[in-house]
Amino acid sequence: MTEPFGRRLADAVAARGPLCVGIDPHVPLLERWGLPDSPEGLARFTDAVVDALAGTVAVLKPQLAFYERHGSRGLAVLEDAVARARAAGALVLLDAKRGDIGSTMDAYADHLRPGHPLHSDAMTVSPFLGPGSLQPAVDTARQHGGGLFVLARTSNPDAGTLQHAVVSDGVRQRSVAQVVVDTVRGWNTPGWVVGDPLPDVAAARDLAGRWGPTTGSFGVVVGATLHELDVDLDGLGGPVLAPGLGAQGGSVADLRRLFGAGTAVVPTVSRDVLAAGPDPMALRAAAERWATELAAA
Ligand SMILES: O=C(O)c1cc(=O)[nH]c(=O)n1[C@@H]1O[C@H](COP(=O)(O)O)[C@@H](O)[C@H]1O
Repeated sequence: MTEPFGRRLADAVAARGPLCVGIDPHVPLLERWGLPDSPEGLARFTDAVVDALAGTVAVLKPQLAFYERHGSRGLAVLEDAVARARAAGALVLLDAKRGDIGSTMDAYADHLRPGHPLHSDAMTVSPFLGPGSLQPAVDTARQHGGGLFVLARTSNPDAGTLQHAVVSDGVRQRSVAQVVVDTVRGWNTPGWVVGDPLPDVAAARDLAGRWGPTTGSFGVVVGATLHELDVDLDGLGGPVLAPGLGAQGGSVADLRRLFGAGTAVVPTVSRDVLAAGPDPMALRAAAERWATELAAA
């Protein structure tokens, strides 16, 4: 039986530090590397990143969109990369941002099942259809030791248009982002099921304290670009994926400003590291610079 994702993540972070590097082969980067925008170019880019980094960073996060745009040949490139990255000891977080009604969500969650051609350690999901719609993914993750990162406060400038919207459950009013965070806190709390009252923060914090901050397998996405942390992450019991560093303007100082010491943050960087390629030494040095800065913070 595979260890739960949260524990595997905690081990990987202890051994390699918290940095996640995103694999985003977008066209300007391919051009910068002197590669064609084709499945061949995609393969050379992806192989170079995996070869340079899968043995040293805790998490690699391939962005599925860049592979899907090349059809089945693009997906074949990603299948190979996911398997090789995992074999080299990196956890693979598939950036899929899927979300749909339960039966379809069940199929998306197959990415976490052993035997799936893209079998990954964790995936990103979107809660727009309601927290309950993600339950099949939670069940699959629990069954196979996988993890989920749910979009809560994303890094894009107009994210607050929806995520700040205030909703009422008849008892209290919370932002949409807070409903997402509270739901994920529930998933990290044993025995809680959708429909139960959301767990009391103090009880969840107690559990999180007992298990260690990264033990939960369910995390949220909160951008490093936020002006202020406008969701309460207390007692989340799982990791926070923080994108938006480098190319989107976020910095390690922003991480320090936004997240306290008790939060298990997995900072993720794509373009700012990838722009250093294709030289593997330069890629490793770029990742190392972020890792060093994070360690100092
Ligand atoms: O889920 C994500 O990873 C994500 C969430 C978010 O709020 N903002 C965000 O930029 N991302 C992803 O993180 C990566 C950011 O890339 P860079 O801006 O190049 O570091 C892209 O693959 C985005 O899709």
